[in-house]
Order: sequence, then structure tokens, then C-alpha cells
Amino acid sequence: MIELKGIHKSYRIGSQVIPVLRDIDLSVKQGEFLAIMGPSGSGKSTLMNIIGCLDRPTGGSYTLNGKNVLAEDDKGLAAIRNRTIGFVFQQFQLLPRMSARRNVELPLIYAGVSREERMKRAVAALRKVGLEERKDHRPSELSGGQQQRVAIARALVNEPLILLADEPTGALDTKSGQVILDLFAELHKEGRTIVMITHDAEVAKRAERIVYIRDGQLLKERMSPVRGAAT
Ligand SMILES: Nc1ncnc2c1ncn2[C@@H]1O[C@H](COP(=O)(O)OP(=O)(O)OP(=O)(O)O)[C@@H](O)[C@H]1O
Repeated sequence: MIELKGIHKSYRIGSQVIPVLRDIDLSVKQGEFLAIMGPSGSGKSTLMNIIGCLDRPTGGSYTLNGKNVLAEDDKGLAAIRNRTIGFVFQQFQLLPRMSARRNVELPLIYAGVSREERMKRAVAALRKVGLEERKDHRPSELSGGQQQRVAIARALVNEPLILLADEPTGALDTKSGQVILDLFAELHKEGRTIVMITHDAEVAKRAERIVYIRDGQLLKERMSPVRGAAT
């Protein structure tokens, strides 16, 4: 599903070139639940932006669902992103003046889905995350955990191939975080592909597989202790 080979990313500041990702090889299979774990500044967000087709690497190759995404122009990249990836962010990124339902409908507006169909699918997505009865609430009328569940419903409403989550529990207390991770576990069981970025070992443990990033490089992989033995 995701195939990164020899990915490099560096930034140029004045005359200085700062390497941020160095020779990253990473494959994610369909239906996998992967955590990418690393300390602050290790390159997690940079890697997520590349996986999510929000940014381009300086070098290397990236095949997503059989497509060479780096051959695409920005418009093509945006189209792949909209069709293939559902994003979940640490700070939820909901629009404050809109109800939960309308927030969830947004990706369907961009996809040109009819009003009636949008409403039906948004309500179904909210039901999936256990929030159907809160569909008319605005974000400020919901708890942090509930807002994140709305954001997950929004990420899923387009039926993306991959759910890409950047510190999805980072702004939540432990209990609300567990609810989100339980929801991810359920989605994984249903066959969704999930890539989750975190600096928290307890959160990463909930994934099927963990890869570690340090100073822009992936360390040798090992299986999550929850699911299997170390390799
Ligand atoms: N636009 C940019 N220009 C220059 N340097 C950048 C840019 N974006 C990121 N960096 C550098 O790249 C490194 C990795 O950043 P990145 O945000 O990917 O780390 P991270 O692991 O996600 O950290 P955190 O957990 O704190 O968000 C950092 O040293 C950062 O300063």
C-alpha cells in the first residue's frame, strides 16, 4: 500500500543544508496498523507529510497504492491525497462555527457528493464513532475526546484507503486517549490501514507494528510486544 525507498528530505537555510530525513525505507501493507515513534525533532511530522502527499522528499521514491506519487504535479498530488488518505491531527482541526455533522460533511463537499447523500454519510460516520446523538453540537459543546472522534468520522467519511494520524491522543487525557485508541483498534480489526505518529511508547504499543525514528533515520524494526515476539 505504502512503499517508501531511500527517502531523503533536507531543508536549505541560507547556505546551510539541513538533513531531516535520511535514507528512509518503509513499507506498509494493506490492513496494517503501524506506529511511527520518535522523540521531538526526529522527523516524524516531516515523514508524515511525505506519506500524506502534503510535501515532497528531496530524494527517493514513493509508491502509494501502486502509483508513483512523485511523478504527479501538485494538482495530481492533491487528488491522490483526497481520494486515498484521511487525516487525524493532534488539535482536531474542526471548524468552530459548524456542527459536528457539517464538519464531517466537508470532505464530501470537496468530492462533489450531493447534499442528501452527504448528510446520510456524515451521520453514518458519526454513528460509527458513537456520536450520532451529538451531530448538531458545535466543537465547543463537545469534550476533547468527542471532538477527536468527530475528526476521525471526518477522516473516514470518504472511505480513504489509509488513516494517517499525527499524535491523535496528544491533546487528550489518558482516558479519552484510550477511547480513541480503542476506536483505532476496532477500525484496524475491520481491515483499515492506519499509520499513527507518536512520541509516546504506551500509545505506540497499541499498534500492530512499531518503527522507530531517530535523527531522521529509521531504526531496525521490531514487533509490538502486544502482538508478537521481537524479531
Ligand atoms: N520548514 C523547515 N525548515 C527547516 N527545518 C525544518 C523545517 N521543518 C522541519 N525542520 C526541522 O526538521 C527536524 C524534524 O522536524 P519534525 O517536525 O519532522 O520533527 P518531529 O519528530 O515531528 O518533532 P515533534 O514531535 O516535536 O513535532 C527538526 O529539527 C526541525 O527543526
